[in-house]
Amino acid sequence: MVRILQQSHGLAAFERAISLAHQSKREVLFSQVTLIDEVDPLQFYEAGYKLYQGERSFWQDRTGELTLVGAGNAQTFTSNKKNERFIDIKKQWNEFLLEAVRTGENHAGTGPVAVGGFSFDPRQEAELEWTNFSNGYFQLPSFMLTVNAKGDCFLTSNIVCSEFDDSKKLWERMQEERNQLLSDTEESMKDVSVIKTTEIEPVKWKTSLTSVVKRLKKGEMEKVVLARKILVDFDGKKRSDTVLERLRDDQSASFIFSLEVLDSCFIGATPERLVKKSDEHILSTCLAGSIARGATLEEDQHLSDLLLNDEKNLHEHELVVRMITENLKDLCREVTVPSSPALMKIRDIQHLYTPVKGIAQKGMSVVDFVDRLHPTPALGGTPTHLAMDVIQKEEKMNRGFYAAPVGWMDAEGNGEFAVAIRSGLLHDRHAYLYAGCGVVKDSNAESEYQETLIKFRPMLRAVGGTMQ
Ligand SMILES: C=C(O[C@@H]1C=C(C(=O)O)C=C[C@H]1O)C(=O)O
Repeated sequence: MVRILQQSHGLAAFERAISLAHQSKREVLFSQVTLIDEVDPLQFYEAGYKLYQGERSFWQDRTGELTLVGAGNAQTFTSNKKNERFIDIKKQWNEFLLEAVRTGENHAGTGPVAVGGFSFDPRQEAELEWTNFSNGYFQLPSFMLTVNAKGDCFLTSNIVCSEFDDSKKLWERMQEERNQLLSDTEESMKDVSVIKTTEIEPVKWKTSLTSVVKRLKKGEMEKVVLARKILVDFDGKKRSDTVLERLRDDQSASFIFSLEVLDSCFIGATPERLVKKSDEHILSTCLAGSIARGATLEEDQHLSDLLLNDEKNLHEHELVVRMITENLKDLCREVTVPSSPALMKIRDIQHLYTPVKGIAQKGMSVVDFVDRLHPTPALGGTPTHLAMDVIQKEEKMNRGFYAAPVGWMDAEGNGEFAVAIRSGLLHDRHAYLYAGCGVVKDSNAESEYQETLIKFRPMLRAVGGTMQ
């Protein structure tokens, strides 16, 4: 049983929320933060399986500063708007919070926090595997664990009060559910086996890439990112818990996330930050240009040197830096960008990496930055609108939430969004995995194909899929 170490005066605040709901005849959020015993985030996630399967979320940032685990949906926010999905979600979130009653200490990533994401391109037709997801989908967890850099653990309990609620009954129910969640330890999970792993139309993908290279050579566009899909079939439903465990062991230098929606789960370990907002501080990341890791230190260093001096990769990278910098300049007072890229090395691959920082203008939310930055040329291309059309026509699949923003936002408009690459969708007895690469006029279909094989590796390992 995880102990509650410090309890705020919850009941009085809760009764205030109920009476506000009665007076205004509107729903009012009650959100309570308590300090709890140290708990392993994955254990908390697993404990939520019985009661909240299909309503759990996980987020661990790549610096280890913040882990969030959500169990149960106090409220969901969805948008199916095509052009205004970001602003629609932001508006719903802000309106929902107008009369919220909050109690307990306020720490970063505690209190009302919504976890979720957006689709890559809302114009794409929903393919079967993505039907549970809207163009914007966020969950406000009923119970959320927050672990900060010091290892302090907080539990936020969120409950939506309405004019029809009886305060005593609702309060007791919340306490009961919370105690059950904190005392539940899941017995060991039975894992399923992989039946087969199938690449979807790899030959057609290479042909398509070659035809796009021809158009790039003619100067129609500068860059297009093309992605493809691998299907893994299991002999039963794959649980996201087992995949998260593997990702956490293997990919600690990445953002690790999961988002359960009914019987689907979007899950991954991405190295790419889209944007982080903490008060006025903005941090974005340009990540584009890739090469394999070496088997020895010398070989790895040799590959790093090749990447840092390779014209094609530097060009791919520069397009991302340019776009992100220009857009941040519109939304920030100061923008700082290093003059040349550094390397980001993760387990299977190394990338060119440029962090871009800024000081946000007043009144901005992290979602305003997401709206402005997505899709960057790291996942779309240059110019954006042409590249998006080529992606839609050539890929012949729906990216869903792959390559799109996933993350969290709080009541103050702070939060962080990653670009959901190195990811996949668990649905039914299948995992759909996605990977892509930046294509420029000097690209070659076979080497880009090989690059996607490297990018599939973390998720393939995590779900247990095998490729010959
Ligand atoms: C498209 C992906 O990765 C993107 C493409 C990269 C490249 O082409 O060099 C590097 C990092 C990401 O911005 C992916 O992993 O699926």
